[in-house]
Amino acid sequence: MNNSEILVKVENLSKKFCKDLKTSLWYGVKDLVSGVRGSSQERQLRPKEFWAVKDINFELRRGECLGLIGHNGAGKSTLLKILNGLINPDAGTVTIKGRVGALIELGAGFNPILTGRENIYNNGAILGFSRKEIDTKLHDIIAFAELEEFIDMPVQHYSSGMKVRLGFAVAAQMEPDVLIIDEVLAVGDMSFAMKSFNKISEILKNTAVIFVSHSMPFISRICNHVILLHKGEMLMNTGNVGEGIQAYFDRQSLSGKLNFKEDVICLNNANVFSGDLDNDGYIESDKNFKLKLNLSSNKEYKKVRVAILIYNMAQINVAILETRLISIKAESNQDFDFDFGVLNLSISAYFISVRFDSCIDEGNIQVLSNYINYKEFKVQGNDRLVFAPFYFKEKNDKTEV
Ligand SMILES: Nc1ncnc2c1ncn2[C@@H]1O[C@H](COP(=O)(O)OP(=O)(O)OP(=O)(O)O)[C@@H](O)[C@H]1O
Repeated sequence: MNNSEILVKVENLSKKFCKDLKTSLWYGVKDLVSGVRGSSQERQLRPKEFWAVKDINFELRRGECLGLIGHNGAGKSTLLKILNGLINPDAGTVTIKGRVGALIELGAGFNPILTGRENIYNNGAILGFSRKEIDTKLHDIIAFAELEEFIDMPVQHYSSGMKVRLGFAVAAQMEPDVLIIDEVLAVGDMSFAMKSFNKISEILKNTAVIFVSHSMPFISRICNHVILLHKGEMLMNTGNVGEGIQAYFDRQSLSGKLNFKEDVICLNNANVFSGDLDNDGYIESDKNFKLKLNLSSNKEYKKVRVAILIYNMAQINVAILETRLISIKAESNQDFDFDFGVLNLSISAYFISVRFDSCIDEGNIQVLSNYINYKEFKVQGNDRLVFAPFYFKEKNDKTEV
């Protein structure tokens, strides 16, 4: 088996849709009548049309797992549907070598009135397997999907997770050359997702995988290549998965500061910096994480602990920093300075939430105020872009070659 064999080749692929159903039907009739397919008009937009996928080019080899990422409406599912032959492109070509296993829409490819077992035979037949071949795989498919008890129940009575289990088990156990998986995997529970990732790693040496997800932890876990789509266009095609994920996050706006109980302790301002205050909002990866808070309150509060919760762009809480106990005077604006040392956060953007806890009574800590996603800051430095919260390098100057 040639590991670097190209299994998927996509050339100048474009697909347009129409925003309005009536107009779309009208264009459909016109195209049929004029036999427009193949003419130069396929590359032009008519009123109310837009490109869902525009001029996409890439190649995928056996052993590669491509993560297709992009925000809502970027064109990911449309591209997958073209690759799987469910819809025709308006321009460009797709060349796929070998058998394609796909898990695209929840329940798609299953006949709801047939049982799980009957659907396995149907799907296997569509993929080109004989009844005998499916017989030999049946046990493994049912066991992988953990559906022994329910395999003779009509699929229409399956839960969403059960449909995903069956769909993935069929697609992955049939030894496809190309495996296409849409967001659906996120519907299953985490233990099934992990089991699926292990299966993908296992078959990857013989397969090319295309995986769509909004979960960047999932993408970073299994993909060794990333394509970032935006409004149908390919913004990035990279083997540096961390870089691709960062570019995805750079296009994401996470607004939505939330303040709870803000009348208790007012957080008027927060500065996050490394060197001096002029560099507010920026932390050098190898320098101290410093924080200056400006606070006020109507009442005096003694023994207040400030908890700083750092969230990454996927909104995962990557660190909690707690301060010494402070006292807040009534009716005055006070500045407090904190230094948490070097945090070794990897290069990316982060948010802080700031929570004030009353610690008068050790066993009974009360939340006084909670400011969620109060401020964004960026970690910068010369190090590599990685999708992991922390990045460390060995402290050793000697290079062994
Ligand atoms: N059959 C269709 N008719 C008209 N427009 C469509 C059709 N299918 C998709 N679109 C449009 O094409 C664009 C791309 O949709 P697509 O489903 O490919 O995006 P996506 O990247 O998968 O998004 P999401 O992350 O929300 O699933 C969207 O603007 C969508 O409304």
